[in-house]
Amino acid sequence: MKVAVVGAGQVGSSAAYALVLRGAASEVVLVDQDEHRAAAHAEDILHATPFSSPVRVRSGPAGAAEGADVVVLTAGVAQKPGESRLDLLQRNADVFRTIVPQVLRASPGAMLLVATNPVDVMTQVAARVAHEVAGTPPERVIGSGTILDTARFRALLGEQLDVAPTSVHAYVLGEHGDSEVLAWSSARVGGVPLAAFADDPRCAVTDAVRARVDEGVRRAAYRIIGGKGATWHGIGAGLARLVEIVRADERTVMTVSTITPDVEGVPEIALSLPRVVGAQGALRTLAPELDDAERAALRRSAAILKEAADALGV
Ligand SMILES: NC(=O)C1=CN([C@@H]2O[C@H](COP(=O)(O)OP(=O)(O)OC[C@H]3O[C@@H](n4cnc5c(N)ncnc54)[C@H](O)[C@@H]3O)[C@@H](O)[C@H]2O)C=CC1
Ligand SMILES: CC(=O)C(=O)O
Repeated sequence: MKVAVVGAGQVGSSAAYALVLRGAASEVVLVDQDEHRAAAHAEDILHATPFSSPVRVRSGPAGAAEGADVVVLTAGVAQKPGESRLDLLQRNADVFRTIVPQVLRASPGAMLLVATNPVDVMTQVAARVAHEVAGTPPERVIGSGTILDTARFRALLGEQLDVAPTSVHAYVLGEHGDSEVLAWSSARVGGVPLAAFADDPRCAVTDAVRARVDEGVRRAAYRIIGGKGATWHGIGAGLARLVEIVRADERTVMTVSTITPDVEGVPEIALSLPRVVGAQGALRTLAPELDDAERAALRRSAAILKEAADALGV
């Protein structure tokens, strides 16, 4: 599997490093307008291959994406302290209108994995451009969406319940951003509803615990950006995991963002719902059980994204 990572900044280099550590690709090409940065990351990451897996790692111009099975899009600007993800929209949409045609001319059959923020609207931009340039179907343009928020939710619940996060099945839906929805009512641990699992007072999920976990998930990016300027390890691992799922046609359920015909009455909007992901992309969308408040919050999240997408004209 050849993977081109476009945008060799913190997220792109972290994704490339995770791809190497997981052995999720046979070849990784880093592309960036800053050729020196891309070359330096490629050289550094190559030196990890003898400790992990024999991946070919190099850098190059957009044309070096030729023959890529997957293109990971992480190019653009990131949030500065105090900025929301949606504040980045116009600048990053301009970047995508340049780079998506370039990489698809080199590799017209590639699947696109989008991480650049605001990731839901950027997925919609990428899907629109990819369809125009290469006829790419929407299910092959996948935004990382809330995979990171879902990971944060599972990690915090795992800590609270003293169970491995991999045994926690709990999803964050909607926007990867301020309006995201933690789906508490469908959360399960090993098939057991959260309320039943947490009836032991030592791991009770009280209102105070819910508020703490909600804040821990929803404000994570702001906290981390305040502390070290950006986030990259979590999303880097998540992007590598997505490539692995595609490579092995795993049919794993992930909360990725793709254009969805109808979300609680809001038409044609990219946001995250649990979806079955395989070699051909996002194959099927699941509808988790939600209570009335969660359903209303999902509708609000979809409406916020719709407004942003409409303002951009996508
Ligand atoms: N989806 C998610 O869960 C997450 C998304 N992000 C987003 O990922 C994006 C990248 O973040 P960082 O890596 O921290 O930023 P960064 O500034 O470190 O890297 C961005 C890279 O994009 C390159 N770039 C910009 N315009 C380009 C163009 N036209 N062609 C080629 N390369 C270009 C820059 O030279 C730079 O190397 C941001 O939008 C950020 O908000 C960050 C963390 C999590
Ligand atoms: C920056 C970002 O989107 C995140 O860490 O969630």
